[in-house]
Amino acid sequence: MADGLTLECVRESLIRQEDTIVFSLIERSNYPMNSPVYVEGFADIPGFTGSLVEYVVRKTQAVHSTVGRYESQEEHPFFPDNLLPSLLPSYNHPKVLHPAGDAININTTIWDMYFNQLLPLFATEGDDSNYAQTAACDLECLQALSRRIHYGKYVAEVKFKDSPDDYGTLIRAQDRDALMKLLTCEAIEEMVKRRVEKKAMAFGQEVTLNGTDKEVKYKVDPFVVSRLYEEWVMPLTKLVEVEYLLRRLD
Ligand SMILES: O=C(O)C(=O)C[C@]1(C(=O)O)C=C[C@@H](O)C=C1
Repeated sequence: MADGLTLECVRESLIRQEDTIVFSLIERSNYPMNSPVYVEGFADIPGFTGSLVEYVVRKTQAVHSTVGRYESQEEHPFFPDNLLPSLLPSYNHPKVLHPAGDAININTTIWDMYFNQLLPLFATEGDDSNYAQTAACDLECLQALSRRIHYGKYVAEVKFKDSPDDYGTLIRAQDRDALMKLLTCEAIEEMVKRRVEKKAMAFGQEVTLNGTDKEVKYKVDPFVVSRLYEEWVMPLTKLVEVEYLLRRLD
């Protein structure tokens, strides 16, 4: 994204990313829980002791690092220790964020939230042996959530540029609570929750040709999607915003 960032265009990006998140949850819901995917050592991969999903995420992100994915300030790896240097010339991504923000990566928290809180809410019990496909879907969900939540850095940058004096005072005082209060907009949060619920209804509706069906079924419970945003996505985005602002004058 070029400089000349506005709150409107940052919010537009967040709205587009809602589609990606809802679709990735719908894709994951095609498979049941498939719990062996999450059991350490289950896959019995030589030289590797973690779970199958960890293996897929580590390997995929290592490949992506060789083609420069993490040179973009919008991307955050789940296993930063596991990356390889890019084999391609630098893409010259515009660096619109303050460099001190590069150190902020809350993917450990996102990983924990996704597997321990969110997945049990929407994955049905069961095992259909599609372990690789399930892990690939988890990776898509994790990446979409991570990108959205870390986009808080861009939101914070715009808010800081729009009101440098108000934010500057609180940043110099390192007042975390006051920063959180200043950046929060409850009316927007309400709209986000209602919109993602509506998207889950629109995108996840089972379409039949039989017009007599009275009960509409959804692939992912729209209420779970709204709850995901209320309890985790927006609070974690705000956490990233605060962390970024605290470093903005470094
Ligand atoms: O749109 C904003 O102003 C944001 O800061 C983003 C966001 C969100 O995560 O959607 C977070 C905090 C605000 O209270 C409202 C919405």
